[in-house]
Amino acid sequence: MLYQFEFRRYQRKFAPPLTTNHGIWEHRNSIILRLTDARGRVGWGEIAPISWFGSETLKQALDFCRQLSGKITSEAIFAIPDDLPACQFGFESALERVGEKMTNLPTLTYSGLLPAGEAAIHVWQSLWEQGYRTFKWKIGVEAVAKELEVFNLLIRSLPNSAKLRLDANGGLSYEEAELWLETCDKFKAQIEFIEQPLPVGDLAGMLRLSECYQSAIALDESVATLKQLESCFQQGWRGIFVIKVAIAGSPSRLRQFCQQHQLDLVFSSVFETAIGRQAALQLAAELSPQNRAVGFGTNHFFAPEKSNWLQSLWNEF
Ligand SMILES: O=C(O)CCC(=O)C1=CC=C[C@@H](O)[C@@H]1C(=O)O
Ligand SMILES: [Mg+2]
Repeated sequence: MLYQFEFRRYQRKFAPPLTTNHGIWEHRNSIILRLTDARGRVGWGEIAPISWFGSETLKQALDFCRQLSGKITSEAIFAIPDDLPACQFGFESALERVGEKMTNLPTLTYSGLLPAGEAAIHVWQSLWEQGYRTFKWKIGVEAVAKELEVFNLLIRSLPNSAKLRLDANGGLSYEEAELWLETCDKFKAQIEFIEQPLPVGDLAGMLRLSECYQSAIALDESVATLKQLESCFQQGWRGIFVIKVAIAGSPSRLRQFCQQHQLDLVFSSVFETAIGRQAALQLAAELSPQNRAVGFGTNHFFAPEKSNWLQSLWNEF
């Protein structure tokens, strides 16, 4: 089946910029795409790469879109190479939605992302009032002694019923990870997990840590693409897998892998727009364990989107 294909670049400003161990992130750039079939039915998709996470770069995704010169078949969509996982997601989710109405989002429990550093102590309350009961805080940004100090203030200010996730983005040394896990073991009831404590290359270290401490460890950057997910599973990881659907690759192959194995999954945003989010959350609703909030409480990192943002994007050319 042949589809007409159009795409537009889209950019949103983080307000304030997002600080993680990877650095400071000022703008979220992605590609919005539209497939149209022979009967004029339309399907929208989003390509939202994060190259430092292991997906293709935005330039590689744009080059791929440009060389299609305005048309693509469903066979070609399922043949998009594995080194373009964000393109696989964007095109395949658009294909799945040709002619479909945007259905309302499934009811899920969301985790609210807190800003790194001390700001977290002043932000969690407004998210709590919006109904969040799970929060994620970035560590590995400032010196570990300073962050442990802030952690002690944060964990004591949170209600006992709140759950806290810590995300190091691979920025801790083995000793710092041990220090954090010892600390978390003292707050077992409130700490849900530590995400990617060690760099991607040190799966052995994270396997060892998961044997020595009670607090759970989640892999994120280590399992960013479906290929990496399968590899960590084959190397014995049975802890938590963070799934960033929009950069993992083909949604149908991801669904197949997750349904084949009983995995402990946490679905996570890549700061996509409502288009990518809709597709990612539909998969999360199918595959997310009941007891895991989805990491899509991120909209407050952007200025609110204009309701007609998609039309104005599409008509601006
Ligand atoms: O997972 C969440 O709760 C929100 C999304 C999130 O934390 C991230 C999205 C993309 C890149 C990173 O900054 C960060 C992460 O590492 O998980
Ligand atoms: Mg993470």
